[in-house]
Amino acid sequence: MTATKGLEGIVAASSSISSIIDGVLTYRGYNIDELAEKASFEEVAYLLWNGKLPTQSELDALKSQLGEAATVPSEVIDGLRLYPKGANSMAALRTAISSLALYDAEANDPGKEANYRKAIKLQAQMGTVIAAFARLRQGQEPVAPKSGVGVAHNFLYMLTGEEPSEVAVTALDKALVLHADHELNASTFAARVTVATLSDIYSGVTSAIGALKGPLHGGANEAVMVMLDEIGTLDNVEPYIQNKLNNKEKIMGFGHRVYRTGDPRAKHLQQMSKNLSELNGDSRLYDMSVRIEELVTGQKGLKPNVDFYSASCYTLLGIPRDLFTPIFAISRVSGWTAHILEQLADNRLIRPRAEYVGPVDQHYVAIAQR
Ligand SMILES: CC(=O)SCCNC(=O)CCNC(=O)[C@H](O)C(C)(C)COP(=O)(O)OP(=O)(O)OC[C@H]1O[C@@H](n2cnc3c(N)ncnc32)[C@H](O)[C@@H]1OP(=O)(O)O
Ligand SMILES: O=C([O-])CC(=O)C(=O)O
Repeated sequence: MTATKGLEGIVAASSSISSIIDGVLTYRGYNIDELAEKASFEEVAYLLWNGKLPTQSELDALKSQLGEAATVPSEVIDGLRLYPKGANSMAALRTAISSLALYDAEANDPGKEANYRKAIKLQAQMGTVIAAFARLRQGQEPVAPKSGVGVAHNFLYMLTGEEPSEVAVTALDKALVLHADHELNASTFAARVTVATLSDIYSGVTSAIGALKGPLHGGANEAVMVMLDEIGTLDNVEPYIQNKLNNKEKIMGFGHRVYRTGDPRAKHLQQMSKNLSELNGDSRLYDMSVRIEELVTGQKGLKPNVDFYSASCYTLLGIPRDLFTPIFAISRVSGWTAHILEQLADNRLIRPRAEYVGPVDQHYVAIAQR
């Protein structure tokens, strides 16, 4: 038995949710480029869960279900009040989402319909929890979710307490479409492994949030913004990046396990970053990002991934950088729950083997003789 480090190239599940073939990403067979231009996030969530685009009445029904489910139990909000103000936002999200299960009477109901309802609840409540956490830590009261608006609109509204601009809603909605699913990425795999033991959907999503938090995965979008903040000016890009490359340090937001010729989502986020810069009349972050890309691609051949330009986009939308990875979770919970439903529909325990490389033929030595 020989291990493949990081399971690179190992096919560990069959799935009909999303595919990456020859560098092309599709959700249920629809090219991400087309969905990014034409679909709303709610249409995409429906597509991931049901395998088909919704009709108008199916979409209206989903939107009203999401609206009704967006209110988080007061006990969970009261729990958020007790978190330290400086708590890591992904740790706070992981804890709060786990606690939602305590107040859901059907949390442990394994039925297909109950799990679908829970997928909608988790989708609806993710943004409410993040916005409430972000406000409470600043000494502000949470803002109750609105009905009749989409997930992106509702999140921005609950975060600021003000009606978001159409530009901001459209940009965030597109970012949510682009982040919704990505085959067997680490957090989705974690979710599938967890529910394959026949544990519940909240446990699966809690595992996934834990995996997304890491800077080699979803946490990279925040790490990109830390880097941009450290660099500060266009003039400083070259010495900063050169120094990192000379020291063989990783440049966050570049590289990918699966894509070798570039992440198809990055170009949409780059364009969004450019557009938002023009609208804001401030191209500093965009110009710095483009220069970083020139240097890293030029010297290492590495291309930006989904996390690279999303950092400047979210900052240009006025979002604090430690909410970037939670926003990723608002989108990806659609994919996580779709994969959980798929896993449970044809379940088998996920239990690979390990190649043993430790000592052999050891014999117990009494403690006094060690
Ligand atoms: C939503 C997402 O999860 S997208 C990914 C987000 N993560 C990041 O942006 C973090 C930065 N990128 C990385 O760490 C990696 O490219 C990963 C984690 C995405 C993929 O990792 P792996 O497939 O395991 O590649 P691995 O880390 O082994 O890198 C292979 C080689 O490329 C180099 N490399 C990979 N990414 C980078 C990078 N961002 N900067 C500099 N060098 C890099 C490695 O140092 C390594 O070089 P070596 O062979 O000389 O040692
Ligand atoms: O697929 C991966 O390994 C990481 C990624 O890009 C994602 O989850 O969107």
